[in-house]
Amino acid sequence: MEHTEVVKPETLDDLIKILHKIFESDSINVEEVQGIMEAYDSNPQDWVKYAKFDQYSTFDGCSKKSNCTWKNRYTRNLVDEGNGKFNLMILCWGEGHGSSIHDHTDSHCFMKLLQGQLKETLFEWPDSKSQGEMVQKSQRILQENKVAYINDSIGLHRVENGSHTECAASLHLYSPPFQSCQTFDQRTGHRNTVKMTFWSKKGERTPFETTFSQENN
Ligand SMILES: N[C@@H](CS(=O)O)C(=O)O
Ligand SMILES: [Fe+2]
Repeated sequence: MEHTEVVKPETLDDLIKILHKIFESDSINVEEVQGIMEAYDSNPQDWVKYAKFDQYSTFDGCSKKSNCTWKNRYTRNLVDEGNGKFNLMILCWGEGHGSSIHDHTDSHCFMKLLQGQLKETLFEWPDSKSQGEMVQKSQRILQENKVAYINDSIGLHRVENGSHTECAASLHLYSPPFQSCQTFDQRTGHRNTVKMTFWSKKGERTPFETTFSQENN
């Protein structure tokens, strides 16, 4: 396979195989990863088995308008451990779910919309000397199949499903993998370190763990 050529992954499994190949190399080409993730056309049949949520409904039930029953916070569901080079996961966002403002622990973060719409708001790192409202840099709506990229030098972000009627699902790739990050209070810039856990791994519920993200701002 030519390195510069973007092959089209037909399935999620196909995408995972290609990602394994790409990540054999020690240097990451952000455009290449973004391109290959974008080239995969989201097909719920490929990924619904990973899309677990924390209430008594199925993703199918949830995809019907006005029938979204994902409660509480978004769930993080591990799909693949990328031979130790990356973590690939599906995040399930119920109506109105959102993350706290957070960093990405010096990793690359790719985020592809599998279903629905998500709003991403970028923030500047707070000035450690002064307290006060955090500075918002930009905001965008991510559409289905599009891939956003962020790392700590770009800034911090918050992701939200603003819809009152529909769930959203996103595919996240983090390299290298990380298990904790910092969250920030929008009004003061104060930070907290939080442990990030998985709601499920490879389609199996992982009990006794709670999902990252708290109700702090
Ligand atoms: N980075 C967050 C999701 S997001 O809001 O970008 C996480 O891994 O839980
Ligand atoms: Fe994030």
